[in-house]
Amino acid sequence: MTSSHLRFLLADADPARRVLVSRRVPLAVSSDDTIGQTLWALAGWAVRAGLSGALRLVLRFPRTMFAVLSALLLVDRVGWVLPLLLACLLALSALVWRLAHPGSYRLWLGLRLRSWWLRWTRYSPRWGRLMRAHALTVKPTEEVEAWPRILRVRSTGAADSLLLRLRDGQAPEDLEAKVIPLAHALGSEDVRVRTVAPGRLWLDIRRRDLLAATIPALPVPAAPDLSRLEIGRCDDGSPWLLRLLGTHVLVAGATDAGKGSVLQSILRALAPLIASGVVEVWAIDPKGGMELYPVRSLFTRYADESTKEMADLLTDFARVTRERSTALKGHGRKFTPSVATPFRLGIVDEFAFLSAYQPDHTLAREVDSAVQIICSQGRAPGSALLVAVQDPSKEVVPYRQLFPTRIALRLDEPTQVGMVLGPGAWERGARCEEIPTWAHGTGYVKLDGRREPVRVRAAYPDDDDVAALAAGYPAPLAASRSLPVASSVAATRPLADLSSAIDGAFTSDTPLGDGAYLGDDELDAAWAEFSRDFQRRNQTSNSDL
Ligand SMILES: Nc1ncnc2c1ncn2[C@@H]1O[C@H](COP(=O)(O)OP(=O)(O)OP(=O)(O)O)[C@@H](O)[C@H]1O
Repeated sequence: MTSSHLRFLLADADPARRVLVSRRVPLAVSSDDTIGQTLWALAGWAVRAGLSGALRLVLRFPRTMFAVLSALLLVDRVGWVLPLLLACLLALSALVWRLAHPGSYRLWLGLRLRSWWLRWTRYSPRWGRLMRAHALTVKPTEEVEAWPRILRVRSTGAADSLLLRLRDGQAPEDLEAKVIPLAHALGSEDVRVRTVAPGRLWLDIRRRDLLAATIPALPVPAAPDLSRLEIGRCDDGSPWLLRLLGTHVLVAGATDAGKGSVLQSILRALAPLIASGVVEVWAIDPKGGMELYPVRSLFTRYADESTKEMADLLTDFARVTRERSTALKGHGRKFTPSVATPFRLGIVDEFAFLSAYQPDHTLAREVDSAVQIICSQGRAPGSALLVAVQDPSKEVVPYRQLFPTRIALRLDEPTQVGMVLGPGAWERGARCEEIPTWAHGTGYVKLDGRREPVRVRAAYPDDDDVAALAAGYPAPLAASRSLPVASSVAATRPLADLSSAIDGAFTSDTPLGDGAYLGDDELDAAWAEFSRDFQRRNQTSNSDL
């Protein structure tokens, strides 16, 4: 029997070239060869394949191979008993560690073991088949088929992440297009692609949703950082940090999406700075105070009734922004918030009431021009605008691009995702229309240095948290009405002194509520007095201006 007979026994023979070609055994055998020559060629191929396979294993998995080879060597030298005892001892120590210090065990050993185990049992064995089934392979040559290579597996318990190296001819978009079938194949609710470097990306496979449960109100920070305010959690469990300094924020979400919790969490994260006078908040609640009235004591100015009053507040905010801008001219471009030059945050809940849905077109134009002034000129002089909308369309917010930071909560349609987070965000996984109605406060954001949107959930300060915040951190100016302490004095004190002064002010006979809230006329008068006083006090020490 010659190899021409063999040819028909082995798959993928190529009769036209009269050679034996198989995808697994790329061996050319002429039909004139004898059986002996064919077997010899096959044996030579087997030895070469075995050696190169072993070398590849050692190079690709050096730690695992080192451990396996060491174990085999030990068994060879001393027999089975001692290595078995050693393995039992190690397992027992790990168990004791786990019981005694679960946190450190998990961090240093548990998760590493889990990642290693998953690589070898769950992902590596089926990876080639999975890639082929999802058409994620490339063929650099006729015989060779390649797919994204798993470089590392990391598991946090809630998610498995696979670091992949793309093959020539592949792009992150190829995997992004397959995330839904991949999620089904891997038994995950959500699979996402995260590019880290050219040709390298993480495939995040969610195993457990860390954002499924309501996140209780976060503790009020001792020293808030305006560049990193913690307002919730990202879906990998890390804190969701929001930058307010040098940006403007647009929060878009359908009705009941939980925009209120984003606003309340921001106020909570800012509270000590508000109470010390380093941050001033001017707030507008066109829904008659449904969201912001309970925390009105935190606001330097607040309006929730007449549209005129609200439009005036915004116009004033634009005016003070421009005035500060003029005053700061020539004093450097970096704004440093201080009691003398506080950072100003303007909040407008449900902005559409003031603009698109506003029947008085003159007022609507005033509002539009105020917003555009604040957004275009506010960054340098320390003014930021935080606007919440239900409908992010061009008709409602024609100048969306003036808001560098955008948060998309649950939305009605996929097209709205692009309106908020920019083109391609939906394709990269920001499926805001799929956020369940019960997952209030959940949404997607773009974070610095990340191409793909990140799923986040805002913490939820309940009514008691809101009431406690309003009582504990009133703005100096708002507090001054019921405070025996002059607001200007309070505002120049360190925070600790200020808090005790304020605590003392809100006794049972000076209830928080209307007593802590100033009407506009009173506020204007108080503001003028406050400013005069400040200028007098700080004219020598104000190094920021
Ligand atoms: N982060 C959150 N976690 C859990 N529940 C929340 C969260 N945010 C809001 N909720 C709940 O969801 C409901 C709707 O919240 P909210 O009023 O903030 O929505 P909204 O987007 O402002 O709606 P609308 O635009 O209609 O006022 C409320 O009952 C609130 O208790």
